[in-house]
Amino acid sequence: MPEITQSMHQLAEPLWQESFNHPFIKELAAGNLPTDTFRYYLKQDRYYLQNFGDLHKQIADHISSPKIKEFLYAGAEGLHDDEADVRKTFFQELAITPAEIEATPIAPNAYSYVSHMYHELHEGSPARAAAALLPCYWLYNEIGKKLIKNGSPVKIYQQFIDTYDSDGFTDATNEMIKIVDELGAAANSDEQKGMKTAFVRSSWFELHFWGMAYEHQQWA
Ligand SMILES: Cc1ncc(CN)c(N)n1
Repeated sequence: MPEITQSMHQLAEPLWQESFNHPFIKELAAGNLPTDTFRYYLKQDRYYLQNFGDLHKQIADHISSPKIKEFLYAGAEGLHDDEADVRKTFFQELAITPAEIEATPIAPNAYSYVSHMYHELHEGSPARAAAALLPCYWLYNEIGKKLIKNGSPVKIYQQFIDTYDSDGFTDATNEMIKIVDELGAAANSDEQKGMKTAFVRSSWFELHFWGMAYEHQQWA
């Protein structure tokens, strides 16, 4: 039997290809992504990452394996990689102030993505919620590995690429894949189906996160 993450990856492949080819990613690599678009992305992603951390903690609270708990609690503290520190630098470099953050409404796709993850935990199960978190690691790691080959001429975009190609982020991704495989092996077939659906839906939201930023999506 193949590991559950292999079939998840296969199911989400068309969505991931669209992410790889999204103009946001292409322009970030080429260095001509408008700074305003990257600023928009960072402000929405701040909301996403805050909830992403919180979800790690909430999922860990529901899981009995000490090893998985340990990984998830560390993830909640942002201890697996330096994404949080890099983001702080970006906010400083781009002069994104607390007042600006306060004044920025959460955009539809960021809101829906986060709601989806909480739904998977509270209406589904810890295993489904863990599956919903996985594309956040895995897709970004694959993007980092693809983009590192040519890099970006813009310093801040290069730092973005470096973060997701880093050893720390790669190790965390591989660990999260193992966790989802472990949870998948313990799940019955209905729950496995739910885990796959959660993964594909998160992949859909990941794709539309680029679109949201690229189009500066608003509610009205
Ligand atoms: C929406 C999203 N997905 C994933 C990542 C990578 N942690 C992120 N920063 N933002």
